[in-house]
Amino acid sequence: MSKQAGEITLPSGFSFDYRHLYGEQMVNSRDIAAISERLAAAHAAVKHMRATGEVRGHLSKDGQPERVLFTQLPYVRPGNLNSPASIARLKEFGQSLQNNVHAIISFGIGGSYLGNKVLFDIGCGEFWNSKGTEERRGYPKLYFSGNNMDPRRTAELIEHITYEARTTACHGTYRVLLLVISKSGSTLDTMSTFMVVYDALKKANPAIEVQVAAVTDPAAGAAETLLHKLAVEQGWPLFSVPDGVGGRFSVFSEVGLVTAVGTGFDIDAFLAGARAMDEACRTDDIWSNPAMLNAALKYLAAARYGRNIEVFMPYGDYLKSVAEWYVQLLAESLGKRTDRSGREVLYGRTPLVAVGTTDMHAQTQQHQDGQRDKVVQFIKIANWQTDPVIPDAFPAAAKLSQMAGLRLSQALDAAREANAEALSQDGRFNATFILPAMNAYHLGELLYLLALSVAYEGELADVDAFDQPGVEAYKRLLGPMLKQLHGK
Ligand SMILES: O=P(O)(O)OC[C@H]1O[C@](O)(CO)[C@@H](O)[C@@H]1O
Repeated sequence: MSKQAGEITLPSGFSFDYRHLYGEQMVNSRDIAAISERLAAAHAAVKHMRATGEVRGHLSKDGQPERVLFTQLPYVRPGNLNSPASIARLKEFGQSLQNNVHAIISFGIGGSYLGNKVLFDIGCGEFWNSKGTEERRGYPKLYFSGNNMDPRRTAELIEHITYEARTTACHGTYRVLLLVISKSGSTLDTMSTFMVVYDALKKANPAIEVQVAAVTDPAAGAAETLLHKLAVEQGWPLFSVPDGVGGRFSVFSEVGLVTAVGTGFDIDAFLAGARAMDEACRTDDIWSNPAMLNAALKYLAAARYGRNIEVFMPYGDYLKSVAEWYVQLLAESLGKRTDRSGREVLYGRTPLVAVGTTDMHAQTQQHQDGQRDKVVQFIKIANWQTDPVIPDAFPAAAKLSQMAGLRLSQALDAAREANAEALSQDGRFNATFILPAMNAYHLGELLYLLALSVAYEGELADVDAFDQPGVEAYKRLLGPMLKQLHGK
């Protein structure tokens, strides 16, 4: 761990650069000093959560005290939620799909989708499904569904899979795995699209072999989920969203890992990165603890300076889904009407997705000249595995010739730095997470840092970061509306 003014760097090279968020005219040492007791209490509460799973005031959807266990997930130990046996079973499952199943369709929404999409984007990239089997090392193609109920896309997905079955030279049966992920086991979006696709593929001509695996709450008895019951009845392989792991923290559990093993993603490195971050965040020294510091700076930026919007702006296309994952994490964790004593506080920063450099040509105007209500959180990748040099393709065109010789990553990072500097020169808060490379390990560090940050901020703001009562309001209206539709 190294600390320079305005930066924390872990031994892996992962770094949090907060120079444009902390200093005079920004969040400053007086602000931090003013909440020092709360910071100490927040740290003690996070430590207690890690040791026992207890979080003061946290209740489940049914109003029962519920433990919070996501901090256990990076540690693969006998008896833990991720154990050597469960990880071995996951890997075997992944290998069983290799050179066997042609396509996986992963059904899920919210926490049962967003993290999986991140792992897919980082591990496989945009063109995975267009690659040949050899390039995919025999792993299946991977599609997502259930993250909406879009009639056109769902129909086109069925059409596409049946086309693939017709045209793929597979010397035999075309095999598809439908991976149904839902903690509650009955989410409308996930289950409706699953049934549409399941039914259509079962009836496809030529015949498609449809396999199903389910990921859901493993509870038995009265608490058994509909999906669990169905899986047991049908004999589908079952994986768990363990008790105490909410959807938005479940990327480190079998929810994220099961989709990941289907494409050969390095889940060991991913969990090792999360573990390293957890270890780095055990210190009570805020200047060495990236999660505590990130939470404190963002909390103070909102409370003292009105920065109530967080623009999450990675530089790189495949990181867009990280921003989308973060939107759910921040919105559901911290967007809360009341504090833990029931007082109305209407808390939470509004998260926004932006991608550099794309959104410098769309949103940056607003970030630079609009209301001073934002913190822009950048992500920089320090070393790109492949990094084309801009060629001098048209030497006669002087303006183009000036670009020549630079690597794309140099241009990309110069653009990020210019953006950060321009914002900062006008007193607009921003910070940067620097990942040495875009890989499973550093992704584990980043996602875990963000998850732990919201736990700290929940303590600082005294809100329950682990419930989501607001999403029940529309669900109470939707149920009767759907029933009425049956009568029409
Ligand atoms: O995994 P499930 O139970 O289908 O829920 C999906 C998502 O729906 C929510 O409950 C509400 O949007 C999220 O918290 C959750 O990630």
